[in-house]
Amino acid sequence: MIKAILTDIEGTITRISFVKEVLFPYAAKQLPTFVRANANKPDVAEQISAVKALIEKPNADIEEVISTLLTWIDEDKKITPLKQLQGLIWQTGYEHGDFKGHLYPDAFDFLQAQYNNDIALYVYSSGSVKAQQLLFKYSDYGDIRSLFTDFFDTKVGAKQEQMAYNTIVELLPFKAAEILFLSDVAGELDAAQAAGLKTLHLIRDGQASTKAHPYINDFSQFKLEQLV
Ligand SMILES: CSCCC(=O)C(=O)COP(=O)(O)O
Ligand SMILES: [Mg+2]
Repeated sequence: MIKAILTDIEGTITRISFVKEVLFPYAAKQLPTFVRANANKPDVAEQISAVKALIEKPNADIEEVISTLLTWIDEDKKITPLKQLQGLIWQTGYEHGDFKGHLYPDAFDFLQAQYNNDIALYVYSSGSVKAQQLLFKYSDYGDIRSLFTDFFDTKVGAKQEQMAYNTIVELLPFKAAEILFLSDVAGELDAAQAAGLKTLHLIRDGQASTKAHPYINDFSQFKLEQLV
């Protein structure tokens, strides 16, 4: 029996183009100024140090760090310090009303229905917890953060690694088999399944994909019986 749902964001409940054509370009444009201006603030300094450690250049200057981060944005790298910085930068965009957090209408209806049905909702995205909460605070449907019990990002591990799901299960008051993981990425579903979670693949907007997991094209097709 499913008692909890753990959902991905991009491609699952949010259109990929919102992330790739709105959020990422905004972060890329603001990042150089933001990092230069805030380099000494603890939450930014921590990410700068993490970038230097990852590129194994402890003496890299700020411009090299910025150029590394911009390359990672271009390559859609899900690297924790980049994702943490993006969350900090998007805050201004949301607060200024430059964009709202996009959710597919069927996803919003689905999440609300599950919440009303006492299914606990959790989020696991490569976007930082801050970025997740901003998207839900400034969503097309208003502030919907209260639908979710908790939020996880790559601080628990990478999304295609089984260990990350083991860690999440240890943190939740449910058995792995009572949790349904939703994602648009087969590798993430494989990792969740290896950890014992139930899986459901969202294959939206005509995306080509393998069909190794139960799948739907949108949440109007959701049926509990299709989950094995
Ligand atoms: C949390 S909103 C920003 C989404 C993002 O930065 C991202 O990398 C999306 O990854 P996901 O794991 O949700 O597919
Ligand atoms: Mg996704």
